[in-house]
Amino acid sequence: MRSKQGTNDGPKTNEALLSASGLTKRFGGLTAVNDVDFRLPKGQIRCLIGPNGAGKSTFLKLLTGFHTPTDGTIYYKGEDITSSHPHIRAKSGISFKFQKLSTYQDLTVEQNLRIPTQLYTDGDQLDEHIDELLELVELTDKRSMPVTNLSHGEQQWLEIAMTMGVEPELLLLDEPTAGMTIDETEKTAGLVRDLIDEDVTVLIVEHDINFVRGISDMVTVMHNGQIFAEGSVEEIVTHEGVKKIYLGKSVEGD
Ligand SMILES: Nc1ncnc2c1ncn2[C@@H]1O[C@H](COP(=O)(O)OP(=O)(O)OP(=O)(O)O)[C@@H](O)[C@H]1O
Repeated sequence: MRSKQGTNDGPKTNEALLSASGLTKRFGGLTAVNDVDFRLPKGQIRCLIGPNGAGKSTFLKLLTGFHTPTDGTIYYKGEDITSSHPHIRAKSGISFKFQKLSTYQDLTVEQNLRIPTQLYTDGDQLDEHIDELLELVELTDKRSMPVTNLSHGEQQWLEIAMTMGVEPELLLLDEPTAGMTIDETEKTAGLVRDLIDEDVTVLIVEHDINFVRGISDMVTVMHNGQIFAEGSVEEIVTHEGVKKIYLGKSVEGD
């Protein structure tokens, strides 16, 4: 297993799409993210796991620009983006989905999908692009339905389609399977795997170890605001230190 400072060779390429150096976020006296060095190769699906309060969501919000770091630097495609606004990061290819649903409940599936997609797609290609996205998340037959009538899983898939509407190179997802049934979780794993065919690099904060097992090229474990371990799923689920930080709970799944 690689150490925190080790070289992170992705399965497809060694080129880092995103990296962070010494990234730190303090809220008053609490250090939520503590001196994190991180490297995400292009084309990889990386899952970020760790116990509650480990700093995962805060780390993701630093990468999106929704939190300003107390210290440290973030690079995207080799450029320092530490001070750039979330909107600028989105324009440069970083798309994100937070835990909280951000759809308009009274609008239809298609209307919601059009909102982000039309900003990034030429007018004459917009309809085709919307059709592709609906197909990708298997919501074609629900395109005219108000979002409020969708199941929880379907709403999450719509949001994933919305993040894809901006044609991202990097997708950051915070617990996309939260509240899903086992079947919905499995379908989400398939959907995320399909994204890689679209040449998207993905970083996912996730608690469901079966989901993590099914999709990860590599897993990063956070604990107390720091990167505690990094490795393949098998290395992580058999890691004694990782087992301990979950306070005896199994991370091996069923
Ligand atoms: N805006 C904030 N103001 C103050 N403290 C915060 C803020 N956001 C997060 N924290 C604190 O930072 C620490 C890390 O929180 P964070 O949500 O990043 O953890 P997490 O690993 O995502 O947890 P979970 O798995 O439960 O979502 C926690 O102690 C949390 O209470």
